[in-house]
Amino acid sequence: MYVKICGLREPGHVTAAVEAGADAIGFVLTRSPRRITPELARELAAEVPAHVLTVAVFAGETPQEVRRAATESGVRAVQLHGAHPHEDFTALKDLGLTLVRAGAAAGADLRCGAFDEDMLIVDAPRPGSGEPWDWAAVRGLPQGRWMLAGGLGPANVAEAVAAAQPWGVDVSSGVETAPGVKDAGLIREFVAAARG
Ligand SMILES: O=C(O)c1ccccc1N[C@@H]1O[C@H](COP(=O)(O)O)[C@@H](O)[C@H]1O
Repeated sequence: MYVKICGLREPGHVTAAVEAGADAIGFVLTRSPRRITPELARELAAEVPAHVLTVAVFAGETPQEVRRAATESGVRAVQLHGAHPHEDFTALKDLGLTLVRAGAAAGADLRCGAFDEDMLIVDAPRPGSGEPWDWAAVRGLPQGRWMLAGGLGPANVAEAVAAAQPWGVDVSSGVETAPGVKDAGLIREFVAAARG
């Protein structure tokens, strides 16, 4: 089970996620209570070992804006949330980064790779809201390297995995004590429960 912890803002929480066994960690570079600057993302990413993927998260920015911020932050992957056209992914291909497409299930092409992306995230309608949704509704529909997200936490991730049978999971709100405030204990519990 591939596990991504998103919305990290502090070195201690980055360390907690890495030590807990996360496969990927996300830095939000778009409008959100979890937003950080590309400069801070670069500082945090510098401490992450090579086997953990560092991801910059965007929602609605132009490919030029994504390109600039991703380069400044030194991450190894970019995640585009929302209705980005195929051309936006094509425009970023030459960066050589892992490309992650993310959005709600309704109306989306659920084949990972359909937009030349490397990973797909199937999320709730409002990303980063912590709102659970009907995870079972997508069981058997997405194809390839796809992560389930939206309203997951230590207490429900095993149920969600059983319902949707994803390749991986992605969490932000569910490992926080308040919007944007991560908790190392919840991060550890989430990773263990996801793989349990
Ligand atoms: O985490 C955010 O604040 C965020 C903001 C804008 C776009 C994406 C964001 N994060 C992604 O949202 C889900 C997690 O949602 P939840 O809070 O666990 O319900 C995940 O895909 C994050 O990568």
